[in-house]
Amino acid sequence: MLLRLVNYKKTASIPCLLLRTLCSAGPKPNRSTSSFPCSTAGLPHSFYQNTHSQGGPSRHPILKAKAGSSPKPTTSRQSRAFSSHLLNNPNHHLRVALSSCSTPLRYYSLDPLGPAPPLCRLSIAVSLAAPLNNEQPSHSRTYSQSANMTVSGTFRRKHKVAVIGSGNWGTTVAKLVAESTSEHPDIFEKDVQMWVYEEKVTVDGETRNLTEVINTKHQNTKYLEGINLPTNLVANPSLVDAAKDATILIFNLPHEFIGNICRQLKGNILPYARGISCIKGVTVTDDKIELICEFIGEQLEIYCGALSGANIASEIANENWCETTIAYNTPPCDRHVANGNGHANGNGNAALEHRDSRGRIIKTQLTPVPQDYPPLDHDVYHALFSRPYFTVSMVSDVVGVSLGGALKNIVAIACGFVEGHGWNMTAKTAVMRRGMLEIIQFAREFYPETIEPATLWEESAGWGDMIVSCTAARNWKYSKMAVERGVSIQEIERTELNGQKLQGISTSREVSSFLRARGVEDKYPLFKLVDGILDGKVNVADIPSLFRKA
Ligand SMILES: NC(=O)C1=CN([C@@H]2O[C@H](COP(=O)(O)OP(=O)(O)OC[C@H]3O[C@@H](n4cnc5c(N)ncnc54)[C@H](O)[C@@H]3O)[C@@H](O)[C@H]2O)C=CC1
Ligand SMILES: O=C(CO)COP(=O)(O)O
Repeated sequence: MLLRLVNYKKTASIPCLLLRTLCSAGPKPNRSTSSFPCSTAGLPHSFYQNTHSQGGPSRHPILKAKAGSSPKPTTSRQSRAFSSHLLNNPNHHLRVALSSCSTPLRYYSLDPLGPAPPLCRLSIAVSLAAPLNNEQPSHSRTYSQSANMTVSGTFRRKHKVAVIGSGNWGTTVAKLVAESTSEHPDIFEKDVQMWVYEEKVTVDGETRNLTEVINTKHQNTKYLEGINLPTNLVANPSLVDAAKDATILIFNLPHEFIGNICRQLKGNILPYARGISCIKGVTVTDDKIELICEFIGEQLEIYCGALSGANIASEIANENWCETTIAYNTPPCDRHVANGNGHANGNGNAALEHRDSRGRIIKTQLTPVPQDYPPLDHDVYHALFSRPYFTVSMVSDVVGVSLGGALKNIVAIACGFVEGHGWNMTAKTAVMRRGMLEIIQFAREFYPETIEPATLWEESAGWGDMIVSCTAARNWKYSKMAVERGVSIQEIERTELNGQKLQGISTSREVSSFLRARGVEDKYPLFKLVDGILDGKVNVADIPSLFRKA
């Protein structure tokens, strides 16, 4: 069973517990109490996996819960205090009592295509019970919460997912989402289309189309060698056909190709499609800079969020655990609050207004995702991208996630130069520190309206990505190799990467031209320095002196 939370917040562990309790409450939960260790309280999304294994997902609808206001509402501050107490006292147990429920839960085991059942009202009390060692809890509090629940699992349609791009990361992300769509047949169509930039590859001495190899051998032998792909991942050489009828488009290709891709897709996708960009880069034209996800959104007249984190494709493809961050600002027109009348809350144009990362109302009038699809919000994206080996953190700060992912590539190149020159970890740390300051400064200078610098400090898309990129990723590795061999990094990209791309080269160029056009390049000495080295105007050995001027 998959449960969904409306108005879900990171701190809302009590509603999660409440829902967990419902899962284990059995078919007739008119009076039920459950108890489980507090350590589960801080893991809001864990219930997905836990509940998912209980019963066939295709037989179970999605429940939507919204905290109500009676009989005794729990404020988010109380909820946070309570959660934090629980996390600090792992030996305490929680008691969660479902005191009333207007309809037995068995009622919800409906045919997904059947009629929607009516609103159901629940009252839940959450309290601390005796700790495991029988001490009295130091804070004995009772929190009550009631919830309106509607069954919204009777969606007539499921989301269709298409991945645009099939390189090293593109194929890895396609693999993991195809695994998820198989696991959540109640939300997603099983087959995932992956658009492949067609090329010839040689396999077992035979020259074949890459798409044909992927669809028969279930491996992307060129960009992700040795990794078995799910059979429900379908490689498609036609961009328009791959994206046809997809409600979720995942963009994952080197950023220099996205303009051309959008031109081809424009007018050929569902008007209510939504996107997630896994691309690390920015779009620069003259003195204008755009986040890739917003560029995509503008071009295709849809909303597009961003995924970024400390993610090395080959490690994730081998199912080595890591984490990532997804920034998604659910458009107001897609916020289907469970009001029981089958319509989204809000009215008229106000409900359709959506603001961009600069706080401006976007020009495009978005077409809402129809109500017969599961609402496209944080929970659905979490279900789509989460794997046991891929932990997803959902945020709303599109700027922090996008700029963290794009600009760290410039810093990674600087670190490769430093190490190639013969300096070591301490020098690289200085470069990383300086780099992060410039990223934050950049975000504050050009996106002051919405940047949340905490994203860069706290999320995988910030410092996490910086560290992995400067110690293990391609931009670092191959810029180091370039200095060691005394050749240009472009030359190394041509000869060593078998078609893969180093995003840091073009990002450095684009960001520097943007800063120059604005007359502020001197405020970003590290970015300027990397651009100078790439141009051959500055020597790597000059790094410390330029640094001192910062
Ligand atoms: N590889 C990694 O570990 C990670 C990469 N990323 C980001 O993901 C994005 C995609 O990177 P990868 O999948 O690694 O790509 P990649 O570096 O493997 O790039 C090659 C891809 O570009 C395609 N391509 C070549 N010419 C093209 C053209 N004219 N039009 C369209 N596509 C063309 C190739 O077919 C291939 O799929 C990048 O922005 C990268 O920064 C993010 C996290 C991890
Ligand atoms: O973004 C990445 C790590 O998080 C991958 O970076 P590279 O493109 O340098 O391999």
